[in-house]
Amino acid sequence: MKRIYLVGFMGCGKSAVGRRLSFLLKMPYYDMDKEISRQNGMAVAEIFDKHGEAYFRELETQFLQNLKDEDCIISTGGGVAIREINRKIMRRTGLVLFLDAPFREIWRRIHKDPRRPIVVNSTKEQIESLYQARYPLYKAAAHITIRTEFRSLRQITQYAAFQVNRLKGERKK
Ligand SMILES: Nc1ncnc2c1ncn2[C@@H]1O[C@H](COP(=O)(O)OP(=O)(O)O)[C@@H](O)[C@H]1O
Ligand SMILES: O=C(O)C1=C[C@@H](OP(=O)(O)O)[C@@H](O)[C@H](O)C1
Ligand SMILES: [Mg+2]
Repeated sequence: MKRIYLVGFMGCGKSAVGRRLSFLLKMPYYDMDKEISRQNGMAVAEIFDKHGEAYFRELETQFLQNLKDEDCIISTGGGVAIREINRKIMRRTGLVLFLDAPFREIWRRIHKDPRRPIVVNSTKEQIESLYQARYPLYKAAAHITIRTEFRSLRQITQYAAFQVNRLKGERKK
């Protein structure tokens, strides 16, 4: 097996599904935002404030480059799939799953969350344009797109596990 990466816009469920998937598949789990905050002793919002977004983007790429060689599940942050180098690393080292959720649902989930600096510093219109601009890049990063609308976290997790197991089976043939 290899790594499983979850990509998609803020609020699509990468962290929630990743954690559940790691229980279901019994694989180690890393949430990139949490790992980067831990390694730097600062919350993501604080890194943005003190060092700026460009610096945070470097930390994300470094995280991917320095990962130890193990089978694991990784919930990326919503900006990770935007850089070409990150997409290349993820596609080369694992299976990339895009959690596709409609903007109205995403907005409902994220608009009040103070932990997402991009949301705090932008209007709804700006976030929607960002969603539109990023959408094709999530598609480009992903091996598989999972449509999440009208599905519970449990259903999405089970579907993701089904896809992972199916591909594992195919590799053995
Ligand atoms: N399909 C879903 N059904 C219900 N709640 C969801 C679903 N997907 C995500 N959520 C909720 O939306 C919020 C944002 O999800 P999160 O996993 O933090 O997103 P991400 O890591 O992609 O930014 C969390 O409270 C999560 O439980
Ligand atoms: O979309 C983005 O640029 C970001 C998404 C966040 O992660 P989530 O997608 O888990 O919210 C976090 O990495 C940071 O606030 C930037
Ligand atoms: Mg997250």
